[in-house]
Amino acid sequence: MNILDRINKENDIKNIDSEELPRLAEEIREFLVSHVSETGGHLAPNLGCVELTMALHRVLNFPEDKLIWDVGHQSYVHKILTGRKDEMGSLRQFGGMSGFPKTSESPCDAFNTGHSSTSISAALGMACARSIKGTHENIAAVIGDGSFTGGMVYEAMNNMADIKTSCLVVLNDNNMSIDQNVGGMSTYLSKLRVGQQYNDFKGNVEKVLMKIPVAGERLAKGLKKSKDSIKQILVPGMFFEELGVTYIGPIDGHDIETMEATFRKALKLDRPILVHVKTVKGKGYVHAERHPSYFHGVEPFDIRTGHVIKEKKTMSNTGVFARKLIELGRTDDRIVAITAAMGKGTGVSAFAEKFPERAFDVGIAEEHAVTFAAGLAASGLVPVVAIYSSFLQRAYDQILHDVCLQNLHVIFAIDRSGLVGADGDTHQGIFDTAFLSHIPNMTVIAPKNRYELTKAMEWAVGYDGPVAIKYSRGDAYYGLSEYNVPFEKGKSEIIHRGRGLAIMAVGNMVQETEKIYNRYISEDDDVTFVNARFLKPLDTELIDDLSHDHDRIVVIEEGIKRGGYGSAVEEYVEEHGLPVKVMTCAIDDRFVPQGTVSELRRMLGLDADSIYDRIGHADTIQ
Ligand SMILES: Cc1ncc(C[n+]2csc(CCOP(=O)(O)OP(=O)(O)O)c2C)c(N)n1
Ligand SMILES: CC(=O)[C@@H](O)[C@H](O)COP(=O)(O)O
Ligand SMILES: [Mg+2]
Repeated sequence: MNILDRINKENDIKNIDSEELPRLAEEIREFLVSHVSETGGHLAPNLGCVELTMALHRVLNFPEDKLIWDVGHQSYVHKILTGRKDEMGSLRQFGGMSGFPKTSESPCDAFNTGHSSTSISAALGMACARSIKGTHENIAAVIGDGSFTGGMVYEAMNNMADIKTSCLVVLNDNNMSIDQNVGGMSTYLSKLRVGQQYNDFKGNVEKVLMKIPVAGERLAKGLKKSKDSIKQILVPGMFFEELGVTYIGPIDGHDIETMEATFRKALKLDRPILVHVKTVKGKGYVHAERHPSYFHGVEPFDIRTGHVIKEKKTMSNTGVFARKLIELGRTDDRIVAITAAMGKGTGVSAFAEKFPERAFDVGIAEEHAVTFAAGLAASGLVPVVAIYSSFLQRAYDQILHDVCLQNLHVIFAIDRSGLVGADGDTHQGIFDTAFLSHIPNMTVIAPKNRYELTKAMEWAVGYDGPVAIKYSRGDAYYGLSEYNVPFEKGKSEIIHRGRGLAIMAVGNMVQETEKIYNRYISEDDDVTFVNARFLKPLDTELIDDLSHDHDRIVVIEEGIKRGGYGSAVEEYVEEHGLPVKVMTCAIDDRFVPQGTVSELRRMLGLDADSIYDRIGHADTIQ
C-alpha cells in the first residue's frame, strides 16, 4: 500500500512515522507530476515545496491553525494533505478544484491568494485578531523569494516589528521567480544562502533564544550548547533582525526533520520569526529541475519528454507585441521597456535580449514599475510598461497620480486583458476598461487583431500622453485584416455601415462578433458592425451619426459592465437624449471563476450564439 493512501484528510500526516516521510515525499511528487501532466498547472513551485509543506503539516493543526500561501500557486501539496487529493483530476478545470487557496473550498485554506506579496500582511492581521480575541491558534505564512520583491512585504515587516506576537514567516527561497529573480533583496538572499552552512537546528534556536531578554538567555543556556556555536550565529539575517523580525536560517528545505523541529520551536516564541528555507524549484522531476521557468506554469505535457502536448503553432498577442516593440526600439532609442517579473510572460525579455540597457525587470513591483516609468517619461524617454491586466490593478494610484495627473507619455501594454481561463477569479483581466477610462488624460485602445495591435503601438509611440493598449491572452487574431482604417485619436473603425442595428465590439470580442455579423448578413440583415478601437475618448460623433438611422446599438465587451465601454456609450446616449436604445453584453457585477475561455463565455452569455439570441430580443430592452 502506498503511504499516500493513508493521507485522506487533514492532520493524517501526523500519523505517519518519521522514517516513512521521505517515501511519502516521493509519492507526492509522482502524484503531482502525473496529475499536472494531464491538467496543466504550476508544477515546479509545488515540486519544490513538498517537504516544506509536509513539515508545516506535521506541526500545524488544521483547520484551527492558519497557514497562508503567498500567491498560492504552490498550494497543491497542502491540498493533497488536506483531503483533496481526489480532486486533483479537476485542477484548474471549469467547476473543479482551484489552483489557488480558496476558503470556499476547504476550511484548511485560511486566506485566498493569487496575486503576490500579500501573505505577511494577512498573517499579521490574523495574529492581531488572535490577540484581541484571546485565542491561541498558530499563524504562519509561506512566501517565495520572488514574492519577496513586492513592496507590501516591507510594509508588513515594518509593521510586524511593532506587533510583538507569534507569527511565523517561512521564506521559501528557490532562487527563482518565474524567470530569474532580480534585485537587491534577491542578491542579499543569495549571499545568505551561500555565505554559511545550513545552521543546525540547535544553533538556530539558541540564536533566537539569546535575543530574548532574560528568559531567553536562561533557555539558551539550557540547550547546553558550546559558547563557540553561540558566537557564530549572530551575523546572518541582519537585515531582518534590524527590522525587529527574528531570522533563522538558511535551513535545508528538503530536510523534513530539521524543518519540523525548527518550526515547532519557532512557533513557541512570542514574536515574529522568519525562517529562511532553501529549496530547489522543480525538485525531483528532471525536466522541471532543468527548466524551472518553463515548468513554473505549464500546459499538459508528456512526462517522458517534458514537452507540452499541444505546442502552439500560431503567434500570441504577446508575441506580436514583443516583435513590434523590438522593431520600434530599433528606430527610436527613446523607447524603454519595463516588466514586473513577467519578462517572458509579457514578451519584454525578447526586447531585453536586443536592448539590455533599455529593458528593466523591476521584480514583482507593479506600483514601482509605473512610477519608475513616470520618472523615465518625465526625463524624455518613452517607457512601455507591460503588465498583465489583473496585476495592473495594484498600480491604480500610480497610474492616476504619477502618470495621468502629469499627462506623461507612458505606454501601458496591458496583456491578459479579458478572460484568462484556468487561473480563475484572481487573474481575470476584466476590470481594466473600468479602472482606466475614468482617469483624465488617459487614452484606452483595444485593437481588434494582430495588425491593429502593431498599429496601436506605432500610434502610441507617436502620441504624447498616457496610452493604454489592451490585448488578450493567447492566440493573436489574424482575421479582418482587410479593414485597416488609419488611427485617429478617439475614432472607431466602421467595418460595415448598415442600418437599424449597430453592433459595436471591443478588442478581442470583435472576433466573436464577426460570427454574429456573418449570421445577420447571411439572413440579409444589413446590420452595422463597428470595431470600437478607442474606448476612450469615446467616438461621440459616430454615436450621434448612428442614432440617425439605427434604433439599436449593442455593445459587446469582455469586461465588467459597470464603468466599461458600453456604460460610456449608454451614458452618452442618455445624456444627449439620442433616439437609440443601447444594450451592453458584458460581465455583470460578479467575479468570474476558472474554466476555458469558451466555457466561461458560454456561462456569461458572451459567446456568439448567446449574444445572437439576446440581440434577437433586443427590441425588448429598456
Ligand atoms: C502581483 C503579482 N504580480 C505577478 C504575479 C505573477 N507571478 C506569479 S508567481 C510569480 C513568481 C513568484 O516567485 P516566488 O514567490 O519565488 O515563488 P516560486 O514560484 O519560485 O515558488 C509571479 C511573478 C502575481 N501572481 N502577482
Ligand atoms: C501564478 C501566477 O500568477 C502566474 O504564474 C500566472 O499563472 C501566469 O499566467 P500566464 O500563464 O497567463 O502567463
Ligand atoms: Mg522562488
